[in-house]
Amino acid sequence: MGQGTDSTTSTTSTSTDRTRERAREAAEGLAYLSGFGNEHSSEAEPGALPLGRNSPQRAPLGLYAEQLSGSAFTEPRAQNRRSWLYRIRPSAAHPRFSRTGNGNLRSAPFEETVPDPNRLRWSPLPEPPAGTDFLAGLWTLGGNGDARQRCGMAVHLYAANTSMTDRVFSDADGELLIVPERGGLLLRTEFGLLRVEPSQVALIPRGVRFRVELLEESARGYVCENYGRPFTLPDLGPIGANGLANARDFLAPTAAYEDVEGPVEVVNKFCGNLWAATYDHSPLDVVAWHGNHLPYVYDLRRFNVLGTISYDHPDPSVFTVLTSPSDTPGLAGVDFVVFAPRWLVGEDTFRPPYFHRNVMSEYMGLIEGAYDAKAEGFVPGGGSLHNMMSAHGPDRETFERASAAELKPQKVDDGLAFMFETRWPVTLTEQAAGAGRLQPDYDAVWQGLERHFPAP
Ligand SMILES: O=C(O)Cc1cc(O)ccc1O
Ligand SMILES: [Fe+2]
Repeated sequence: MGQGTDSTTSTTSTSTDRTRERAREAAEGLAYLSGFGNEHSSEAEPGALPLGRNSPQRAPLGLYAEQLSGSAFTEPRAQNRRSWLYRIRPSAAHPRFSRTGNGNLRSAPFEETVPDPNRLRWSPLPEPPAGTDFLAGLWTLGGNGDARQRCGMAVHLYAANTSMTDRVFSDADGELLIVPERGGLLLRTEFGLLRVEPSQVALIPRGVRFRVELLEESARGYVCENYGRPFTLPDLGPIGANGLANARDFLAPTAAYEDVEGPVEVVNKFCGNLWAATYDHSPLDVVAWHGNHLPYVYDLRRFNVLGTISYDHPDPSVFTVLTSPSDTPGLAGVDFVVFAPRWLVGEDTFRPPYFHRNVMSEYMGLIEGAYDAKAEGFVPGGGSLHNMMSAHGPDRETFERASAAELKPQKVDDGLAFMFETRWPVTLTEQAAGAGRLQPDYDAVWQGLERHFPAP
């Protein structure tokens, strides 16, 4: 089935409402393919997918065959990623790209400020001006590494109040892990449609073109841009063959294409800058595909949370959903970690996250509710950064409450927090370091922690 698209660029409320209505209809009852890292295949028209070869002399239905490589051709099979796309026009049929404004988007290397050892916390982004779409609404907090070297990561926030119309985006610099906090999104991708709601996450692989449409009046959330090796599931070691994020809960789209002639702006993020070209057709014109370089959605509520059933608070690595490995075993470029509802039963244990200093750097965000190490100030849509070796942990109120709490089994189910934990310090953009949203008094949450050790 083809997808329709709005042929007008108007942002009047009527066309916005119409686009939203259409997005909602399209997002109903989507068919997905289940499994992580699988070789999937899908065709939106019968017979569109060639059998027995990738590149027949003439591809079926007059389509063009094209490979999209997410790994070097020669990487080991377990890490090799590529997809074959059968499309109305080859991607190569496009005019020249020209630089366009980067808006509030920034990239690694991050050199606008010096890395800051302070504990930092931000309030949520303000409402963006009317007519802001997902791409225009991206706002970079900071990151590390170097997009040109394909290493490191960036933390972005987004706030949008209109759908992308007549434009699509792709990121050559890395994959995008989208973590909605407010408002559902319909992602129209080259591989088909994905619906992602708060408490779910979506991943758009490097180079895959997509358009973001809003299912509600506004949308807000977080994005981890991963310049490094693609996110994969963590090894489970002694946990065994099941648990944490289960592979079958990752859902890839089924093929759906746009057969649209007319101007479409294609914006490409390349080595830190945005480049745009106006195509005379929609590049979301893939009628069939097969491969493993694929977008997906995952519902964080499906995460199988493991924790202590004896004593002590385990390290949060037990909450790892996805990891981007580095060349050093066990050392992630970035881990995506979720603090999902769970029971706390530890005996003679300080149950909330402990005081600590970490060689890794921790950016945390909140999707809903509250987080068990912070009594207040850490709010949905906000975030905190505890860079390499910065001392942090429960705030005073949490420490006092948890030290005195009766240790009966307790369900923590009033929030959904996450962490992007990365091997290198996160250097802030100027806008994040200077923002009025940076809470000036964050250190105060650890003030007044009394001395209890007896005086000499
Ligand atoms: O709140 C944090 O700082 C994140 C975190 C959570 C936890 O359960 C243990 C260590 C840790 O860094
Ligand atoms: Fe921490």
